[in-house]
Amino acid sequence: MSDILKKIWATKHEEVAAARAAIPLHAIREAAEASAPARDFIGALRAKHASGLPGVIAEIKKASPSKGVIREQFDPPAIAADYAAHGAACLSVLTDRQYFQGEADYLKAARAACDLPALRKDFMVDEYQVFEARSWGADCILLIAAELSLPQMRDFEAIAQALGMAVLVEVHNGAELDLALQLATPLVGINNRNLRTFDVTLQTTLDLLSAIPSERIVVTESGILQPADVALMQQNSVHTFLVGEAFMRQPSPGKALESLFFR
Ligand SMILES: O=P(O)(O)OC[C@@H](O)[C@@H](O)c1c[nH]c2ccccc12
Repeated sequence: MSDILKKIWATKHEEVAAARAAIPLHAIREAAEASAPARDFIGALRAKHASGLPGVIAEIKKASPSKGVIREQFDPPAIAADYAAHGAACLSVLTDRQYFQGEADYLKAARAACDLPALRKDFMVDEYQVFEARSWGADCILLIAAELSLPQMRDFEAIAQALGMAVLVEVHNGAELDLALQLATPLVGINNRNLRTFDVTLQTTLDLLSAIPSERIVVTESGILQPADVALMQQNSVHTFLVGEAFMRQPSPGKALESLFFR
């Protein structure tokens, strides 16, 4: 079975091997521990909610395997500042090169251009990448339950939390959700895009919602494009959103954010 996640996983293992050869684990761990403190990713979302506002995790993404190049004119620090000026709670920055045309430098530059906490949006297959994320300044990591075992996710979560980072665990079905709920993190992302087929349906979020205890923060991810999508989620008590494409295709991603969420 050759699907995109399997390909990505293989690439990530190669990348980690190369990165370890360049900077060994002990050195990347020291760099992570020496980084300036992480910003409070979950606190930034809760602060929006406390003011009755949606928590928007605004994504910086040049391209994707399903859409190709999404944004030609790509200036991560300018986009980050624009998002911050228009009410984003947090950033999500793609750092995967091969499939999303991301870069570590985009995360660093975007985070430096504003005071928002930032998610390293990548495919974590090895603890090495968790230390690497913090050494680049990341405030949160993503764990994709579709391809990780519970012990792996527990390890990566423990490392992230010891470094002061938040964890967003991503699921798209009930079996993955069962695993995700065994982690400590309150942040549970439901990806409306099936990473194996690229099909997108907001029904994925609606279907899984009732199985999630109310103390968790549900993040609806992918395919949020129009005001009706936001309204549907809010009617179902989902107040945290991860949005990329709808912003990336507009001249001002920040203004697009404002008009989708705060009009
Ligand atoms: O651009 P969209 O449809 O608004 O989606 C954003 C985000 O959810 C999507 O980029 C994403 C969700 N999970 C991922 C995992 C890896 C890479 C990318 C993703």
